[in-house]
Amino acid sequence: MMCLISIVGTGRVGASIAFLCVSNGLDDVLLVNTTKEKAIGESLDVASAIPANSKFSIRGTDDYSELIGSDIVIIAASVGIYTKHRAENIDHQVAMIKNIAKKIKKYCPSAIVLLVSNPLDVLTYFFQKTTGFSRFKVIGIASSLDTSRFRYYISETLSVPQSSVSNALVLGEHGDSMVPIFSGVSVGDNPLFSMIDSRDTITDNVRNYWRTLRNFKSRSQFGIAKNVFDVVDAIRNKKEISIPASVVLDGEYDEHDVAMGIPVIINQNGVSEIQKIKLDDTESSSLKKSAEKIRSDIKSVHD
Ligand SMILES: NC(=O)c1ccc[n+]([C@@H]2O[C@H](COP(=O)([O-])OP(=O)(O)OC[C@H]3O[C@@H](n4cnc5c(N)ncnc54)[C@H](O)[C@@H]3O)[C@@H](O)[C@H]2O)c1
Repeated sequence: MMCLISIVGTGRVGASIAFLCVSNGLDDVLLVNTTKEKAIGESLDVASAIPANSKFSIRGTDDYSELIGSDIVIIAASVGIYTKHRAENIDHQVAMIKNIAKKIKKYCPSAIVLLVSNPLDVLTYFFQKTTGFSRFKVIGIASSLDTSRFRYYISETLSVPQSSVSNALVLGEHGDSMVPIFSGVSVGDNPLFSMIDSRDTITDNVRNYWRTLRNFKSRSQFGIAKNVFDVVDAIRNKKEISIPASVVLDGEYDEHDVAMGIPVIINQNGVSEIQKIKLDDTESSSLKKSAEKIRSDIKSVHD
């Protein structure tokens, strides 16, 4: 069955996601951007990556009514660039997400929605509250990217290939309070804790990855694009994947009324299960603090 994947916000990240969907022949893709020229320009560029044997197409618009029929909507829109932390433009970003949420509810109320825009957990929360969509169909994608960065730093620190690192996971906020979960990680046959003295350096490096990257490049795009693509691919191709992602919580991990990164299983219907994993005391208390940080950001928003 043919599907429509729509991407709202077609800057660096949105266009990179579109490129992966189109070049892998996933589905028809619609790009929606407030600046019509940007949406059309990116669609023309990405259209050259459609494989010759593909039956799918891509188009760009500024007209939200074209979202009708979308099965998956990815939101990568942004009204500004943060420089110090991801919640810098929180009021503007929340106003933007509420506006987009109302349009998605109007034009494609059955879609599975993947959020990418920052501050990720706060926007996932407000999108779900504004639409009233099932919390299992509103998924913030970021902790899987943070997990890729965690795995990268473990591998760099120990000079081992990433393929030998198992069960790396980052939970909590997509922000400075994110919590790398060291206790379950193994490298080859050994627990990570038997190979490092402290978790502090790796934790700082993972939290500051975006700042390090910005010393050399204006903003990230490819890592998040691949992590989003993997989720779209799982939904479309009926695969089941286990990743950390941001979901509005209703008692899981003893948290209510907040969205944050927790381990989930995603299948063709969205989140099929929130997984409960064992954490050590340090991780549990850091995760609680991370939830509190997100909750306080949510409360700080001025309408
Ligand atoms: N989740 C993650 O791990 C992760 C990683 C990287 C970037 N991000 C976030 O993704 C977002 C996009 O980043 P980027 O570098 O592509 O930004 P960008 O500035 O290059 O692109 C944003 C685009 O959104 C458009 N836009 C603004 N408001 C819109 C609206 N209401 N409807 C449709 N389009 C709208 C802008 O015109 C622009 O083209 C940012 O919030 C960024 O912080 C998240």
